[in-house]
Amino acid sequence: MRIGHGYDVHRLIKGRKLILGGVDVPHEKGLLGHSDADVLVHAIMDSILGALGKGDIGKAFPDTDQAYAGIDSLILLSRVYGVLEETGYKIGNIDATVIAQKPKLAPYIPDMRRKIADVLRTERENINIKATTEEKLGLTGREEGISAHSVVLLVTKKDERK
Ligand SMILES: Nc1ccn([C@@H]2O[C@H](COP(=O)(O)O)[C@@H](O)[C@H]2O)c(=O)n1
Ligand SMILES: C[C@@]1(CO)OP(=O)(O)OP(=O)(O)OC[C@H]1O
Repeated sequence: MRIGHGYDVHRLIKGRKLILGGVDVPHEKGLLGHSDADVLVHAIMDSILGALGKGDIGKAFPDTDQAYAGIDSLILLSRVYGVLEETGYKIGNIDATVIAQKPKLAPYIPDMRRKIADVLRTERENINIKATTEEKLGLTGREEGISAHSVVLLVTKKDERK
């Protein structure tokens, strides 16, 4: 078994879509980034790369590379899955938290879980996503940005038979 943690934050601005967990969430502001700035998927990718001892998404997908400009982060997640697939490990479970003052994310979480589970070829039950506010404190509380944490447990593929 191997464990990994990922963390990311992106700035909220007007004129951008808010993409979280691959879902287009209606909101008056969206996240700024070189890619679609899907902070949740970024944290999840970093947790998987971390568990594998393979660095982080900045190293895997440099923000100086125009190939990643505006890219759907689920495509990047599928590439991270490709790296995972070449190892003896698979997803055991992921537990992630999105920290956002607004909007209310609960209605969109089932769709996020389904999309992420499909890319990672795992059961939806293995992908838990939570949302919380920081009670109007700090950068998320002031609605300057949204952050996300992810913890992943990778299990050896032979565990499938247990
Ligand atoms: N952006 C968010 C934040 C929170 N939620 C849900 O509301 C519950 C209460 O959040 P607090 O931060 O006030 O404790 C939380 O457990 C989430 O279910 C949400 O949907 N979207
Ligand atoms: C995803 C990448 C690549 O497009 O860019 P951003 O969307 O800016 O995201 P960030 O979390 O800052 O870093 C990883 C990147 O290199």
